[in-house]
Amino acid sequence: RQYRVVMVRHGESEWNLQNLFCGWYDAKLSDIGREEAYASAKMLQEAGLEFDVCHTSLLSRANDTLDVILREIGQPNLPVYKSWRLNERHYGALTGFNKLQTAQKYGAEQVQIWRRSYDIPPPPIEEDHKYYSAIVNNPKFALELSKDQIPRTESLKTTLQRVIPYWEDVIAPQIRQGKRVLIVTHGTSLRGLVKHVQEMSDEVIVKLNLPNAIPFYYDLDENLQAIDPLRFLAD
Ligand SMILES: CC(=O)Oc1ccccc1S(=O)(=O)Nc1cc2c(c(O)c1O)C(=O)c1ccccc1C2=O
Repeated sequence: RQYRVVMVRHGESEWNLQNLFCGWYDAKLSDIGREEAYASAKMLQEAGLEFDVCHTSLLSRANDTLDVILREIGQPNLPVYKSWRLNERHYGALTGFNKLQTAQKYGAEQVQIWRRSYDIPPPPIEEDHKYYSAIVNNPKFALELSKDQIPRTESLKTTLQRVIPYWEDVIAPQIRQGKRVLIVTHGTSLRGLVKHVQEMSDEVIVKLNLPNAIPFYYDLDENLQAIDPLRFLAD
């Protein structure tokens, strides 16, 4: 193998617990989520994995998962890169909705269409939405984005279109320099990275659901393409 990259989806958030669309809302890790983060650190330690640099989003559930991991693997001072580009997909007006509310408001058929679609975004979040202000006024996003640059909704396609350039422009050069990279982020942004290095079809990637806080890794060839399909660290 030429290179290895390790990826982890954040631990369960308080909104995952209630099966709410979370997206860009900054939900915290649940108690279970913190336990999961701790367990993922132990899996990384068991596997003897060490890192030179790590990447995460601007959302607390990923940042806090990473903090637990770095502390537990004994690398608390690892350089950390944070970017909006690794944020979870933005679910627009569906933010904060559960399954029932979504079906009640938009109908089961529309849900099925959205669920399977690659480039149909949910309706945008509007100013009168309960969570509009919490998202648009989040000071963490202001580090990189002006208010009108903050998306109001995202399709899977537009999400991948902002994730992949981050891989190409920031992460890939570090891997080519021989840096051991850890990425702790979200389900949909990870799907973007998986699709990019493993050449997955749109149909398959739409169905891929990554478990919370189970690290997985790729061995990459000289073109940073996966030599084998993703492998989870058995716990
Ligand atoms: C497992 C679960 O309860 O998922 C939820 C959670 C909240 C609302 C709806 C559901 S659901 O049961 O209809 N399943 C469900 C529903 C959806 C999605 C999805 O991946 C999914 O699994 C999407 O990706 C998705 C993406 C963009 C707009 C709507 C949906 C959507 O409506």
